[in-house]
Amino acid sequence: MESRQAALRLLDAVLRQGKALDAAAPRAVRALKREDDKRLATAIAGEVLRRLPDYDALIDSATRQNLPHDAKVRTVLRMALAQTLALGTPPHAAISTALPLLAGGPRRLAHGVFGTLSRNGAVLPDIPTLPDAVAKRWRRNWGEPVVAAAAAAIAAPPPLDLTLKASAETAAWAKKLGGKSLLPGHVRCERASVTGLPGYEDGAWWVQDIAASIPARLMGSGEGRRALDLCAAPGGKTLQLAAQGWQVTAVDRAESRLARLSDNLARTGLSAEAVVGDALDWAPDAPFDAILLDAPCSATGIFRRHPDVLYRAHPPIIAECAEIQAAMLGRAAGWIKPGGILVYAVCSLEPEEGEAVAAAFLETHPGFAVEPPQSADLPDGIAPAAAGFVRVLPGAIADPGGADGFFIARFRHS
Ligand SMILES: C[S@@+](CC[C@H](N)C(=O)[O-])C[C@H]1O[C@@H](n2cnc3c(N)ncnc32)[C@H](O)[C@@H]1O
Repeated sequence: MESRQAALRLLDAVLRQGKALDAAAPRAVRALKREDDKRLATAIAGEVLRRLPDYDALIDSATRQNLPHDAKVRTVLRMALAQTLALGTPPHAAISTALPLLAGGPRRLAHGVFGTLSRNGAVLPDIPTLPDAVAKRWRRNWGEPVVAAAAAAIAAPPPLDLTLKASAETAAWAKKLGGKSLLPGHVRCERASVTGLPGYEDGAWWVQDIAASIPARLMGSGEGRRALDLCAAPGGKTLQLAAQGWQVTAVDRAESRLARLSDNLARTGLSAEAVVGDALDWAPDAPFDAILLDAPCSATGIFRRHPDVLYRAHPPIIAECAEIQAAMLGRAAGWIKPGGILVYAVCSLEPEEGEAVAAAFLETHPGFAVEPPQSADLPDGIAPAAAGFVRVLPGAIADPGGADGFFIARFRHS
């Protein structure tokens, strides 16, 4: 019962308060003593968010009048259905732990709806349904095949991608890990407990989606030159840059996330200077040879692992992110040496945060030009877009398990 209560608090934090599931989880599960219960609460909330429109369609099929979208009874039913249909809980256990959450409320209604659905053998559709507003927006921006690919991609958590410290040892690590490499320095494995995999203790690799590894690849080999990793924590790209031979300054405003970056450096034996700073007012003492700006964004590109973004990244938030991104990119442009490169990346599927920011930057910064990637920098199945940018959409490299949504642009300063 307590874990269901915690799951309810978590769903409320995401759906009503617009918080990220990961950020809300520690507080929502704080009262639970057992780790199992904490995991169960997060799993229930995560599964509800993964298939929310499908649970709602089932609930609506069993009620004469649709329950209000934000009614507690609807959320409790979503949770009971997620437990039965996705997490393998027997129906009687799912409903008997759900009903006490409605003390003093419409328990009979919940029992009736759940009973009807169980008796009728309710199942989830093979392909999940995306929230309407997101499907409409992505259909308008990218077309129906991308919406269909995104829906298919949310059905299950994605595979585990690792970035290797020693790119030259890719084949050996792919063999040791029982995985497949889609690019030098990358191995894709089945999902597993990360700490149990060979090479974790020695810091031979770190977890990073293949699309997220592209921005640092576009920075090339550092050969001891100075690079700024702006908005760097928890450091996936800092590690990559350090492994590629850059002398890295990693700046982020979140101290706790920078502490994770330092842990990651310690585990991998790589080095970088970690600096707490706000990209909107921090400034370096001297210009850099290259800058990577992995800007804060709506994060809609990581919807496969964080389906809560689909319910939080509303258009005003996307517009606000785009303003911050443009401001950060403009500041970073002033810190590049002549001839240096500036890579801009966001894990967003919104053109307002990607193509539009990059195009506006080029218009206002005539000293910069797009430098398209080489095909060797990209996995088979991802090609540079017409303008020379990289746009990774749902459906890209779908066969080996897909990739997160990303936008990446490389600019060279004249
Ligand atoms: C997309 S994440 C970075 C991921 C990171 N580059 C990596 O590869 O692990 C964006 C980061 O921007 C940071 N951030 C947000 N606003 C910031 C600001 N105004 N100044 C500096 N960092 C900021 C967040 O703390 C977050 O760590």
